[in-house]
Amino acid sequence: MKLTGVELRWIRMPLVAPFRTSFGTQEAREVLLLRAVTDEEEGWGECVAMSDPVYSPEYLEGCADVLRRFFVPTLTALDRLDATTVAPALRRFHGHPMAKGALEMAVLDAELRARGVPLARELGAEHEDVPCGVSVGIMDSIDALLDAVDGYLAAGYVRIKLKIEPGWDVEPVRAVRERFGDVLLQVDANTAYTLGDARHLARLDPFDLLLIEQPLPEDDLLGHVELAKVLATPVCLDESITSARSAAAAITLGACQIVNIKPGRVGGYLEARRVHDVCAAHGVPAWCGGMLETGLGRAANVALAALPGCTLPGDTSASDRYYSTDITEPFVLQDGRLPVPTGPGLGVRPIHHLLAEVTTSTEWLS
Ligand SMILES: CC(=O)N[C@@H](Cc1ccc2ccccc2c1)C(=O)O
Ligand SMILES: [Mg+2]
Repeated sequence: MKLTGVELRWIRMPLVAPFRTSFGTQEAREVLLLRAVTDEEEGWGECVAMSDPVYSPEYLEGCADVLRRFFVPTLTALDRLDATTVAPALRRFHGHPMAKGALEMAVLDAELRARGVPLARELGAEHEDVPCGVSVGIMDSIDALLDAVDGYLAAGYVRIKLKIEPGWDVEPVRAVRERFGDVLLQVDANTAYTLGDARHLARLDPFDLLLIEQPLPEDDLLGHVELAKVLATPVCLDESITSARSAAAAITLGACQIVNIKPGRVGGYLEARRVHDVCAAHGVPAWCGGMLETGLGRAANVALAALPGCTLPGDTSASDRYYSTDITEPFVLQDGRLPVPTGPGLGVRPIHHLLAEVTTSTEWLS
């Protein structure tokens, strides 16, 4: 294929409810979408970076800039490319996995559409639907939390993940355990603790959590090694895992016993497959994380979640967990599961008038 150019599209989607984590509260999701135009097909990519660099170093306008100045011109200069040539072509540029991953995703979608191959098949998915968990934000009160969890369990979610931070951890977990019994339950700290909190975090051990996700800063691998020695609850890493190589290092060091795989965080779906393979080779459970994607990223994440090594329910929630109207056909939970798209490429496309309603800006890069 030859890449003619890429349309950047800024969209803004209000959240159905504020989503609070240890790094702040989100009321709306600003997303940078990429439409890759090639000589054969078009493809869509979704950049999962937030507006502000509060989850990881990338942020939306920084991604637009690095795509505009470095990544898209590098690829349009190539006589031919396919998805497997994107990462090598961009390797001389350090970092920016979310921007790189979005561009690779758009090229991959175009390539697979041209070949008539579903992403799930390309990645090696083995299931036709996947069990879905849900991520529950920090709330104003325990009662509000219990109401939210009750609603998600009624909707069919098979696993509950609670966002925690210092001052909102043991009590919410205890309350959910006492009210909902042995529901599958895990927590996510988004780097909010330090190794000095180890004894406090050990107070979560009696509640039989599946895992505690990213308790310490993303660069504190050795801290997680020490923490994992004193916690009964398995440690899962998210922000720390930036590539298959970093997954191998974290697992070998004993920094984590479970891995949250996020394609945007590791540089794309092809690297996400490699992270999956590293976890499977080490017998380490993996699951597909979420970044409040639109139906485009959601379609690709569900395909990833259908890989054999994704043995725990992921944060592949239904569209209505975050948005009243998605830009694609909505993903609707059926008995706690989402169907893996079967069409070529992502298997979904934006619905033109819905995309127009949330579009705030576009820019053509070639
Ligand atoms: C589903 C889930 O918890 N995702 C991230 C955190 C997160 C939370 C809030 C977000 C708001 C806007 C964009 C990305 C976001 C990511 C996580 O697992 O750590
Ligand atoms: Mg996380």
